[in-house]
Order: sequence, then structure tokens, then C-alpha cells
Amino acid sequence: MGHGELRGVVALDGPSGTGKSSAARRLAAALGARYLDTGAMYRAIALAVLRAGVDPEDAERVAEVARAAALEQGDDPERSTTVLDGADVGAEIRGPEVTLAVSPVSAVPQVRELLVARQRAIIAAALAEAGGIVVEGRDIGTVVAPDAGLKVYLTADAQARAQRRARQDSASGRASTVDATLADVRRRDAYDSTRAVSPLRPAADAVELDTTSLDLKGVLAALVDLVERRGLRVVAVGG
Ligand SMILES: Nc1ncnc2c1ncn2[C@@H]1O[C@H](COP(=O)(O)OP(=O)(O)O)[C@@H](O)[C@H]1O
Ligand SMILES: Nc1ccn([C@H]2C[C@H](O)[C@@H](COP(=O)(O)OP(=O)(O)O)O2)c(=O)n1
Repeated sequence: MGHGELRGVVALDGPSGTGKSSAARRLAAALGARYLDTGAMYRAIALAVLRAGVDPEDAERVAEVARAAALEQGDDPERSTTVLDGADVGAEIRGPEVTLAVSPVSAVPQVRELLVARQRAIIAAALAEAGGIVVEGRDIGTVVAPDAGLKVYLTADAQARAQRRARQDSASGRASTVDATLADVRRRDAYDSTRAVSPLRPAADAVELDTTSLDLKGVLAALVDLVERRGLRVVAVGG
């Protein structure tokens, strides 16, 4: 695949249910860029921890599992795959057990060191091969890609985020209620933003985008506008 229209890295950070994955995939596809779902990587390690029967709060054992896990995260926005120990776990990593375990697992410094190194390698390869990549997560603008050409911090009110996530879970066949999802959203927001290592927070140079009253099309339009105004969109070069 030749170079697309995006030059450099777009970082999309923010709490759960703000629309990071939906927006990042669409933006990457629209601009012929690659896409990286860093949350899926943390979820895959959390799944490996559960499969190994390790307590997600046991940092030492969690780090051992992370080092031993064979994890491959794809960067195709049309088909983003997460392969753990040879099998695609894209559906399993969205289940409630993993969603509960991923908060303590992603707070382990050695897990973050390992995954941030892999994320940076994926970003470097994408820039060489496609010219641009959209990366979503919690610490992209602050830690993983501090020199990103554009950093956007997505927000939305907790009720809207819980309703979106509950609808998403139900559509995927996972039992869910808005109240239970709201409690999970608040739990993970608190966990992710108060942890000692790489806490969830907007980078000082991030643009904040409140998606509460925007539909997906509106979010995409806002992001394309920000990319263009930042001079990161070029006429596609063939080949
Ligand atoms: N602006 C929006 N308006 C309505 N629904 C949205 C919006 N953004 C995302 N969604 C939906 O909400 C759910 C969660 O979105 P997702 O992109 O997974 O959020 P995040 O990656 O931030 O957790 C998905 O089903 C998605 O289609
Ligand atoms: N760059 C990242 C991405 C995710 N995490 C952690 C924090 C999140 O609660 C979990 C799951 O991330 P994910 O983006 O899949 O979660 P949501 O889709 O936003 O609900 O992983 C992280 O610590 N750093």
C-alpha cells in the first residue's frame, strides 16, 4: 500500500466510550493511514493473565506473563486484529472479565514499558510504509508519541459514554445495562487517571474535543478539519 494522505502521527486519547476507536478507525481509513488500538494490547495481556490463573493485582507475576505472551496487534483500520498466542482474541478481550482485569494489569510499569516499546515500533513501521498512523489510547500524546503532529483528547459526559458502551455491548451479545456500564466507566476513569504510571490526562498541547452532542460523522469531520488545519494532509502520492 502506497503512502496515503496523512503525514505523521495523530494521537487520540480519552476515557472509555468517548468514541476513540470508532473515530480513529474512520479517520485512518479516510486518509489512507494505518491505525493502532493500544487498548486492545493491554486487554490482550489482561486476557493472558486470566488464562494463566494469575491475580491481576500481582504485579510481579503479571509482568512475567506479559513478557511470555506472543502478542501481535494489526494496524489495518478496516480489519484491526489482536492475535494472542496464535489465535485472534478480538471478541474475547472485550468481555467483562478482561474489562475488570485490565485496569490493574495496565498499571504495572513493566507491562507499560513492554507495550509502549512495541507501540513505538508499530508507529515507526507505519510511518515508513504508509506515511501516517492514527493511534488511540490513554497515554499516546503524553508518553507513546509525544511528538505527534496532532493530539486530540476526546471527552463526553459519563452518562452518554455509558449509554454508548451499553448499546455496543448489547449489539455484541454481551449482557449489559446503562447503570452497570456507568459504574464500570466511572471505575475505570478513576483507576486510569489516578494510577502512578502514565495516568490518563490530556497532553498540554492536546486539542480537547467534546463528543457528547456529536454523532460519528460529526466527530470525523472535526478531526479531518484539525488534520488539515495542522497541515498534516497531503495530496495522495501514487505508487
Ligand atoms: N459520537 C458518537 N455518537 C454516538 N455513538 C458513538 C459516538 N462515538 C462512538 N459511538 C459508539 O459508542 C460505542 C463506543 O465507541 P468507541 O469508539 O468504542 O469508544 P472508545 O474507544 O472511546 O471506548 C461504539 O458502539 C460507537 O459506535
Ligand atoms: N494506551 C493505553 C490504552 C489503554 N489502557 C488501559 C486503560 C483502559 O481502561 C484499558 C482498556 O483500554 P480500551 O481503549 O480498550 O478501553 P475503552 O475502549 O476506552 O473502554 O487499557 C492504557 O492504560 N493505556
